Amino acid sequence: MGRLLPEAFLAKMKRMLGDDYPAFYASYDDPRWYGLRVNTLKCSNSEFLDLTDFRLEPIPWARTGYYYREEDRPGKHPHYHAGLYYIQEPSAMAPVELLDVRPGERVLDLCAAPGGKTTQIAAKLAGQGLLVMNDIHPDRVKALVKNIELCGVRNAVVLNEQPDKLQRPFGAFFDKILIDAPCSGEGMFRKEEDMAKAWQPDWVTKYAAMQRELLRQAAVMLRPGGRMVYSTCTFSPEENEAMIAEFIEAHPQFSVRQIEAVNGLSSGRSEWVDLAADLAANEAAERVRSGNDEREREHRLEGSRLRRPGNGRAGMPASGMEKASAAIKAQAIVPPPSESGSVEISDGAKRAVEGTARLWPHLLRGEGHFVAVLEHAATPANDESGDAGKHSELRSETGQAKTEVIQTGQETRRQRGSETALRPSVKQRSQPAVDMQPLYRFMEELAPTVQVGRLVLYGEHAYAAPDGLPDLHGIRVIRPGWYLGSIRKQRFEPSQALAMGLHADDAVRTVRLAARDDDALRYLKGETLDMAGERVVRSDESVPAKGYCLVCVDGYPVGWGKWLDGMLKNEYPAGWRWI
Ligand SMILES: C[S@@+](CC[C@H](N)C(=O)[O-])C[C@H]1O[C@@H](n2cnc3c(N)ncnc32)[C@H](O)[C@@H]1O
Repeated sequence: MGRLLPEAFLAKMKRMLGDDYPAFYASYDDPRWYGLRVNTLKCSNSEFLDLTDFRLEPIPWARTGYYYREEDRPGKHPHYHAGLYYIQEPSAMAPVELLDVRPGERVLDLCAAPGGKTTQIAAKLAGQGLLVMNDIHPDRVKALVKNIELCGVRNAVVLNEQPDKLQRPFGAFFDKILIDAPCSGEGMFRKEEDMAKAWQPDWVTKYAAMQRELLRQAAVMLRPGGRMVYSTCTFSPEENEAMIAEFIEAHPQFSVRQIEAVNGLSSGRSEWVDLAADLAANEAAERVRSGNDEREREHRLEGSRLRRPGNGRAGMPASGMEKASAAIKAQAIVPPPSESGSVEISDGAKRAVEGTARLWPHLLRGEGHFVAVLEHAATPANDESGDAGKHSELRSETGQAKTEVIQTGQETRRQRGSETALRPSVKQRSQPAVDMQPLYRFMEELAPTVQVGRLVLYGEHAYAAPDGLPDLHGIRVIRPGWYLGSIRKQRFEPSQALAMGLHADDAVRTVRLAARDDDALRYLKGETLDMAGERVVRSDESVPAKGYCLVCVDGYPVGWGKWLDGMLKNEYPAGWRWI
């Protein structure tokens, strides 16, 4: 595969790695490593190991991570549909391990989609505390929502917002923040050959500009004493060591916490900060040179077009206008030189990056990652946030179970369909317009021990909002909490997310299927099942067999069914089915 890699990339890696380069290059001919992470919101490591037939080996840097063999195909297994694990590239599991999330904390995942690391954070929170997930890309947010539902995450809010807009509600709010930054993706080349083909040397500069902004924006939202992890899946020092050195230089209230170089992890290298400056300068010179060439080429092209009669508007040919506008757009994300790489970096900041970590594909069994752990000083020294501490009292703002209902006004046009945007524009804490009784009745009858806490209604959709959330007025909220279902015409329809957030023992009426039985597969394919009433498991005899049942595979919920007269009607959503 090495020969498919861009030459400019290889030349850069050679300069960076020196004697290590041959081993790095040779790693492209090694097989890929496949990983899954046990979802401890559903089951413990040992419960999963007892249940599964996959041949697994522990991933040394991730407590719940395992290598699997490609032929075991865990993406095609009923246990995947039960959310018992998440398929995740092994080195991508390191950043969240280093974020050191504890149950009860407030955590922000700023670039969360499609959800690998965020579901790992959710598992570490163990259902306690608050997880705010954000991503700027609307389509990727849809995948994120599906993944958190599959994993049974209950205490998360999903946003689709520009990070700088989050600073108003969330100034100095979070205990932990993850910035799994968009990057030039050089660590993905072995996994996705198309990435290697598409890669351009100037991606590094463009992504570095975004990363610089994301770090700056995130820093404002971390509480004094909090911890932030910055990670990428790329190798370029401009996006890694140099980015962190520059951040530390500009934010004296932060320090780099040393990551131990164990389990195959290597330390970041201070000399790569200077190398990055050199590479950035070369890249900028190259850009100017190719820009000049391009302008000259266009100039000649336009000249020849303009000489032809009837071509172009107002003397400018259409293609020239399009190219000009594309060039302007491209420039918009390249920062001016004073903001990129030309900041004077002190020796102290350079030395600090030796505390960061590299996961190299030639030194461990993973595709590659960079991780930096950044800690905010415990006192708000040199604090940038005008809102520091403003929301700390919100931690205890808890509504009584099933009593405090926040309704927002009418459903917006964009809201229809489960993954579309919700705008919390109007809030009323009095007299809900939608009668909540059908929801209360359903929960009391089917899952009487489950406390859903503070309810939020968007139109007819009901959510259980996590505690401690500040006012999100003006923020694009995709999910204000655990989606419970909808109330239409005095009837409650439970959501798939509700089923996935429950445990089998929560429900008084269940149908228990085994992964190896045909019925499990038929259910996951959306088929109606013939089923004698005795197969409906009821918590006691007073519970009728008729009605909604929580369908479980090997004891773990996969969705809803409705039992009536010897049949289990399938309520498994079309978009989730086994194909
Ligand atoms: C490396 S991916 C994140 C992967 C994710 N953490 C996971 O583990 O599944 C980077 C993400 O950043 C998002 N992104 C890019 N620019 C952003 C911005 N300015 N603010 C928030 N998210 C952004 C992209 O849409 C992309 O989903």
